[in-house]
Amino acid sequence: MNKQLELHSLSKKYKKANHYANENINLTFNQGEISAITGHNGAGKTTMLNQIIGITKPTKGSITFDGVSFATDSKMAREYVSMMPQLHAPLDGVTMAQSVESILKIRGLNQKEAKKECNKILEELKIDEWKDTPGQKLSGGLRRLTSFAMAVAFPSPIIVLDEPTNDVDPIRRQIIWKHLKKLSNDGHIIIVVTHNILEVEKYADRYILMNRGKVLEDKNLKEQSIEISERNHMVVNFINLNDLKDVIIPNAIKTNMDNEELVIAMELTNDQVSDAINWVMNLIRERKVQNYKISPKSLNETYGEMIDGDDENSRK
Ligand SMILES: Nc1ncnc2c1ncn2[C@@H]1O[C@H](COP(=O)(O)OP(=O)(O)OP(=O)(O)O)[C@@H](O)[C@H]1O
Repeated sequence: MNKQLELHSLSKKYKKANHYANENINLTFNQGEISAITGHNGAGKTTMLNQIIGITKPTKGSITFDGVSFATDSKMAREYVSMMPQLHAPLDGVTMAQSVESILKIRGLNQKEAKKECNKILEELKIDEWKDTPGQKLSGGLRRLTSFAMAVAFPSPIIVLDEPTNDVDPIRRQIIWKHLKKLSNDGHIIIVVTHNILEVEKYADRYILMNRGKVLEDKNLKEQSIEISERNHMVVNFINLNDLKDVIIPNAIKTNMDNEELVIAMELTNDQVSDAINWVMNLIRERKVQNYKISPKSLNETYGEMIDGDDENSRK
């Protein structure tokens, strides 16, 4: 049976704040799904994770999993949720292996089992050569990877991670995402806060965009990818202003003309691309156009368009 984590009308207003950090969030997270939460700084992402883990009490609303209310029973929240915090776990004076083993022992493993499981995850993350290095001597990326290992060494049904791949090298970023995929295939609910849209596009199943404490967009990423793969950007550089002003533009979803830069930018469906290319080739032959560029539209561009210029500073 699919157990769901359900957030209903979840809201948080911190003491003395003049606005809600998040407001009226309604989301259902499923087993076997990697949900990526994105949004500007201050959008309310970390607050939501802290509400799920039970360390921030909601002002309003409910959080339930398998009939258990996390909002009222934070002990159960800690039981069901593993969290990788945004800031590095406190590792000073403790080696990488000791940090991971301590979590495994808290979860009930004996010394021998804890050592074995710890070695397994450190080897998988390819960080075992630092296992006896004390926390204060680890680089930022290695501290974060240690923190990741602590969150997934004995995975709870729900795993929440706040920017897990920041400071991490490209090879180990891939290892992190592949490990999360494996956990989601095993039936865990995975919720990842990240600013890395390229990674979201590549690895997540679902994309939730938050803005000013609210959910602005909630998309199944497989459907989203299809939608995006049918969008193309075309930028055409004209040689002089009169030609640009007189030109008849082919069919496009959207067109922007920049008279100063002598540029026409168009958004095209796949079906509109060939007509647009014929059009621009003729203009090149007529020496009205200098060059052009066409590229598929990315999730990154879509994200930018949705919350363009809409950051925390503009919040009233
Ligand atoms: N402990 C706190 N006390 C008061 N206000 C807070 C507290 N924590 C967060 N806030 C405010 O709540 C809002 C949401 O913050 P939050 O940290 O949840 O956003 P975020 O999306 O995680 O941002 P970032 O991407 O920068 O981590 C912000 O306006 C922030 O200033």
